[in-house]
Amino acid sequence: MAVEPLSNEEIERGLEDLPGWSLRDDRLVRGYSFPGHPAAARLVAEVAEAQEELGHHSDLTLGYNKVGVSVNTHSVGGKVTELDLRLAHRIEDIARGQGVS
Ligand SMILES: C[C@H](O)[C@H](O)[C@H]1CNC2=NC(N)=NC(=O)C2=N1
Repeated sequence: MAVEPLSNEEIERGLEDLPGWSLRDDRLVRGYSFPGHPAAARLVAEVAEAQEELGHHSDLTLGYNKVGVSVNTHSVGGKVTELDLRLAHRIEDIARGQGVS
C-alpha cells in the first residue's frame, strides 16, 4: 500500500476524533495512566498483539503505572500517515475495552 505523509490540516482533522492524542515532533502521541503496574502492562501486551496483526508498530513506553504511545511511519521518513491514525484508533479501542480512558 502506498502511503503518503498527511498535511498538518489532515492530521488536525484526524486528531479531532482522537481525544487525548496530540502531534509532537512528527509523531502521534498519547499517555495513559493506570491504577498499578500489571494493568499498564496489560495494555502494552494487547496493543503489541494488535500491532503485529496490523503490521504497524508504535513505540510503547511502560512505566510503573503509565504507558506512553508514540507512532509515525518509517517508510515515509518518519512522518504521520493514515496508518498512524488507524493504529491510534485501534489502541483507543483496546484501551476502552480494558476500561482505560
Ligand atoms: C515490513 C514492515 O511491514 C514495515 O517495516 C512496517 C513495520 N512497522 C512499522 N511501524 C511503524 N510505526 N512505521 C512503519 O513504517 C512500519 N513499517
